[in-house]
Amino acid sequence: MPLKERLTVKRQLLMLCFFIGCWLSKVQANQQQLYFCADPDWMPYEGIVAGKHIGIAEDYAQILAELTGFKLTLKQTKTWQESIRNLQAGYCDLTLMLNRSEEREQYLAFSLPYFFGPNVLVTKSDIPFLQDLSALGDRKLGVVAAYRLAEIIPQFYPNINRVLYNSEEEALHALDQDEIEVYVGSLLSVNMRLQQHGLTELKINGWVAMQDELRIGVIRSKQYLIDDFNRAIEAISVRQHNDIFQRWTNARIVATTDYTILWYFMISAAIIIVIVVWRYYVSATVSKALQTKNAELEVIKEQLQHANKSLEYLSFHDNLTGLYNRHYFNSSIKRHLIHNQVSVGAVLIIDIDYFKRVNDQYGHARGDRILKQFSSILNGTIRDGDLVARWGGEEFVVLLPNANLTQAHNWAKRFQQALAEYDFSPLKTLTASIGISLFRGDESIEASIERADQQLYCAKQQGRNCIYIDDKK
Ligand SMILES: Nc1nc2c(ncn2[C@@H]2O[C@H](COP(=O)(O)OP(=O)(O)OP(=O)(O)O)[C@@H](O)[C@H]2O)c(=O)[nH]1
Repeated sequence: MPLKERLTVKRQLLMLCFFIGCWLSKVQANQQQLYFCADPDWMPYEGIVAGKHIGIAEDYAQILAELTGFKLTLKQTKTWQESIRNLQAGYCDLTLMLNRSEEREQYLAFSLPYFFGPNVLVTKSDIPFLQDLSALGDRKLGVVAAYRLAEIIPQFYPNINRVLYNSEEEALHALDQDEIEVYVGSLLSVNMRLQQHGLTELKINGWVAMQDELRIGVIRSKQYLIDDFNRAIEAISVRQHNDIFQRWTNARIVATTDYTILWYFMISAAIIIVIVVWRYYVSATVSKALQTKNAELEVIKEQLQHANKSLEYLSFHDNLTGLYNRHYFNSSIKRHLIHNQVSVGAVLIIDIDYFKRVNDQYGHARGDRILKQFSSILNGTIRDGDLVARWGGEEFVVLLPNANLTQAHNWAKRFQQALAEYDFSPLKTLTASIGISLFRGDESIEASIERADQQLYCAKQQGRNCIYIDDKK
């Protein structure tokens, strides 16, 4: 290959490498970097050995990193107290396994719990079985100061004689040395420590009602991450939970430990964990299904409301003119009057003159159009609070609240004037006859309409296009 071509190929290869490098660093930048603090001495839950995070929490960290896409990096500390201080100061973003407590909630937001374990009481071998913390009497109880138990035991058992220690190891040695009589801690870590330190004089000797519900704690300034973690927690399978649990609980048990009680604890713990995890799965599935059903119900509810509104509109309105119909007038007039605080007023019955001729001459469709035009003139002449309805065929009723006969008469004249001025072509003119009566609180509205109707009859008899008034009242 000539030198020039070789140089071109080389340059192209260099360009390709450059672009791949850019792409890789972009992918890395997209992966959010989070630093977590851990308890360096809480095996099998978690620990730090030669700068590496290990234990149950680390197994979960790997699954969570995969599910969330976050890059989780350990910020190394020497003690759990130091980790807590780092979280409070925001030097690390989160911690992977801890119980929720009021005090911790001040600086951490918590995910759903994802690992459950019992708390147990540890004593010397010669102490009889302890039912619960309530069975302690005045025995001295050792607790690790930075653990949640140290915070909540005084709330539930204010009389317990509590002695605080910096670490579980320190507390168990104090128990071994008879400085205290009972120690309370998490089953898994206590069990592992008894084996590792050969504390053969000590035994797990009682239950505590408060179990560990271990969650991820995220510092408040990054609490928006909780949703991502919760989604990831819900996606962890029962099998993954079981694998982790078994990997870290298959530790060898020393011969001096009481096998029966220990196995009893371990099997019970396994059952509790499986039940709790299963319950979470079922409730998550059920709540998702409920959410979907609720959303569907909301849609159906909206459709029904819409349909009801349409039905109500149709049942109260005349579909040709859009005016209220006789049904509305009959069923709602009393409510309308009460709602508008009306007790007196005028009723007008209006009937188009010789409408049959319009239909006969121009057809029913043209007749319909004229009815609509007539209705819009009616609507345009009334004021807010007045009521107009199509009473039947070419007959209409108008209610003028608080109007006296003179005012009603004036309105009727104005309306006839408006009719006269309107271009109803091809009709030359369109007129209407009107009967008026007053209504008062001492008479039903139906009776007032009846009297107005009689006046309309008179108007028709007298040649139409005129107004007749019932002035007896
Ligand atoms: N186009 C149309 N015509 C209707 C409608 N409702 C009633 N009519 C017609 O209105 C006419 C009423 O006729 P009549 O009761 O004899 O009254 P008129 O012809 O107006 O005569 P007078 O009321 O005595 O002046 C009938 O031909 C009905 O068919 C409707 O919704 N559309």
